Amino acid sequence: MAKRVDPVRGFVRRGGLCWSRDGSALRSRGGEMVGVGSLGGGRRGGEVGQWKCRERERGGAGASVRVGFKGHWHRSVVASARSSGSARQEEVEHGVVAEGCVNGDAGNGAAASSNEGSISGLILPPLMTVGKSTNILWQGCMVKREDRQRMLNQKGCVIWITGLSGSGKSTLACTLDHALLQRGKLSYVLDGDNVRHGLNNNLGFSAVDRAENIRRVGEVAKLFADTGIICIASFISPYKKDRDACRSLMGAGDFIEVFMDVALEVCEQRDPKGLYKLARAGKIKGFTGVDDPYEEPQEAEIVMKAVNGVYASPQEMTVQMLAYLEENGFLRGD
Ligand SMILES: Nc1ncnc2c1ncn2[C@@H]1O[C@H](COP(=O)(O)OS(=O)(=O)O)[C@@H](OP(=O)(O)O)[C@H]1O
Ligand SMILES: Nc1ncnc2c1ncn2[C@@H]1O[C@H](COP(=O)(O)OP(=O)(O)O)[C@@H](O)[C@H]1O
Repeated sequence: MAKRVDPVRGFVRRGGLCWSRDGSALRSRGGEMVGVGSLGGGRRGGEVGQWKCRERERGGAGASVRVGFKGHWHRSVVASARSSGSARQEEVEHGVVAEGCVNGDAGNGAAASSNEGSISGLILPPLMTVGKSTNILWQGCMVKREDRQRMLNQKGCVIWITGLSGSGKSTLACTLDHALLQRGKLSYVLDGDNVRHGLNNNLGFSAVDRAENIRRVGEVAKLFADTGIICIASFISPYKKDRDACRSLMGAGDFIEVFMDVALEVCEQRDPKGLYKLARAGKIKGFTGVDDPYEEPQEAEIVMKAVNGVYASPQEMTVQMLAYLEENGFLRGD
């Protein structure tokens, strides 16, 4: 049976079998994907490794097994396994995987390049370069986001609250978080001040550092959403391009931008931490709204602003947020 590198899927296609690009594992062309996981009773080739996938040929007669593990990968068709009837035998393939598990394509939508192909007869998986990370491969898992969402009876998303210091971001984030808990929904607040105590404690408030702060938070928020959690991110996030980059990490509709449209004078009057006073006194440089820019969102999903000069209370805003989540299906798991 001829081997060839599939230019689209980026890996070897042999017979009816090819690598899947859905981030999960391998798929049989026309066959039924069974999943990724361990296979009891099957044959395990090569060194100690990790089973990646079991798939059944159309009709379910034979159990076709592929194995991928760090160092080497191996594929064979197991005649016994669990299926009844006549299992189809195929030849065994071996290849070498540099530093990665053979498991298909990156499922994170990141821009990446691939070093696919074959060298000296060795069949190589589609190792990726993402940023400064070279020779990496996306590791898929059996349990999917949909499974977690069904279990939690909700849908993961990112509620991104942006606005000046003192505009009420943290108050809304915590009030909403609590209201969701009372409804039996799981959420988690990522707050600027808190994240800067740990993960981002090496970042200051220059434009570059703020961009990196927001980039990291966007990635973390995306992971939370992938777990099925309603992630509430509360950050000044003054630059549109940084907020838009976070939005682009998420699926359509899963990034809910909330703009706390509160006048600078009001924020300054509130000034619960005394930061505006320090900034006005020149003791803090580059303070947002004072001597550092804030780019207002133009297309936020939700804008919290004064009506007839009166700002809604955090509780009223929370009711509005809950209604949005309800209407858009985030409080159901199906
Ligand atoms: N120079 C300067 N500008 C703005 N804010 C400052 C600054 N220095 C310290 N702080 C405190 O840091 C909190 C904002 O952190 P963020 O991570 O949300 O900022 S950013 O999104 O990276 O711009 C912010 O918290 P909030 O008041 O809750 O917004 C401030 O307490
Ligand atoms: N909707 C609101 N109306 C009036 N005051 C508010 C409201 N939300 C928050 N505050 C008050 O404003 C101050 C700043 O709120 P905070 O949530 O810390 O803002 P931020 O996180 O944007 O800096 C706090 O003293 C808080 O009690």
